[in-house]
Amino acid sequence: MSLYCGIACRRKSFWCYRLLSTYVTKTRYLFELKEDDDACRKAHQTGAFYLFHNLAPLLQPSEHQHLPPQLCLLELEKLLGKFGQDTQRIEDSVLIGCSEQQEAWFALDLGLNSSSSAHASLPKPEMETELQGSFTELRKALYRLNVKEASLLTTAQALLRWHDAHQFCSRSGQPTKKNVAGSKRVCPSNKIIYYPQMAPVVITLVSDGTRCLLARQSSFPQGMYSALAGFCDIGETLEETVHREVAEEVGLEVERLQYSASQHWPFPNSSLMIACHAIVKPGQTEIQVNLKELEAAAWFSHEEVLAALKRKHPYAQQQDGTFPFWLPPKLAIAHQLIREWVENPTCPSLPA
Ligand SMILES: NC(=O)c1ccc[n+]([C@@H]2O[C@H](COP(=O)([O-])OP(=O)(O)OC[C@H]3O[C@@H](n4cnc5c(N)ncnc54)[C@H](O)[C@@H]3O)[C@@H](O)[C@H]2O)c1
Ligand SMILES: [Mg+2]
Repeated sequence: MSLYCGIACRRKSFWCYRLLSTYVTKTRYLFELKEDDDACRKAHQTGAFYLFHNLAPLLQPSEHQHLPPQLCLLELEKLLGKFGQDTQRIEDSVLIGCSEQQEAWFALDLGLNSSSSAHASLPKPEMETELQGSFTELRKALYRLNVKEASLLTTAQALLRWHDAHQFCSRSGQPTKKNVAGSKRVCPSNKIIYYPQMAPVVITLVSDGTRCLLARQSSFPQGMYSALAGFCDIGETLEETVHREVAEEVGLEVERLQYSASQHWPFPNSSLMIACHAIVKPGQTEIQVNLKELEAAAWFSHEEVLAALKRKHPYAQQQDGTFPFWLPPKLAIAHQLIREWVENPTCPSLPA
């Protein structure tokens, strides 16, 4: 689908109408909904709503998978009515995207019970029965969803969490007011605007040319190893964060940094994961683990990593009670970094 832009652009001596791509049209529509409360309220009428309860998305079992159902406005109003709620509650929803046909998508949490919220948490079991689904912890839900739905729900959760945690102005102490789309909050007394935030995190796969360095924190599931990750300190460039984190966590220096990709990560708070490859400085391969940050770190061979990627049920306990070495799931950017290295160990960010 594409639309003709109403604005004509002058080229040489004639007017031509620029054809806007579906993507540009969609982007402009979302921009309008974020800027204009009335337009966003209007979009509720034709939009679709994803439901959450205390930050857990609603999933319904379908044939071989689980799907997050979309409710139209009428269905949502009926549901709210059944639970004795005012339709005003719909204004708590946040805009999370739209379809190519400009059907706006919203997320609404009916289970948050923060002290500042004017609305009570609705009873989870009764809602689940009514909706024939279950509110599932997002980390677990991610494994049951396709990439598009997973991305939509992680955005939704991050935005809902941010609103829940930023209901007061840090300067005046007064309650802040969300715009209809949920792209910002404003303090009515001093007009300070608060925007949803993400913390930048660098994740680096360090290699010595033949092996890669993986580490685990005690909070990781048993047996799982990942690439080194760390939050950017204020004032740092990404490159400085990579050098500092690798030095802090495993006592090594790296060079030849290569950017790979980035990912929004909602756990435990919103982070922007920036993924890189790096090579350890020649002759510096002896790891000194910082035990305040990590439980263990080690060099893994190409064969070991390849075998771990192929493992079907990685987290199953073995007969001797130990857990096999396994790697983060496909949806995590760490998985992508490791896969790139396996495919091209000498120059990972280039196609093999
Ligand atoms: N998607 C992925 O593939 C993937 C893989 C690994 C890690 N991660 C994420 O990366 C994040 C950072 O990794 P890490 O835990 O190794 O970081 P880290 O090595 O910087 O250590 C965490 C510590 O940093 C401090 N810190 C500094 N700034 C912080 C901030 N803005 N928020 C929270 N703590 C801050 C805290 O003391 C915290 O305990 C984690 O939240 C983790 O979920 C994602
Ligand atoms: Mg770390």
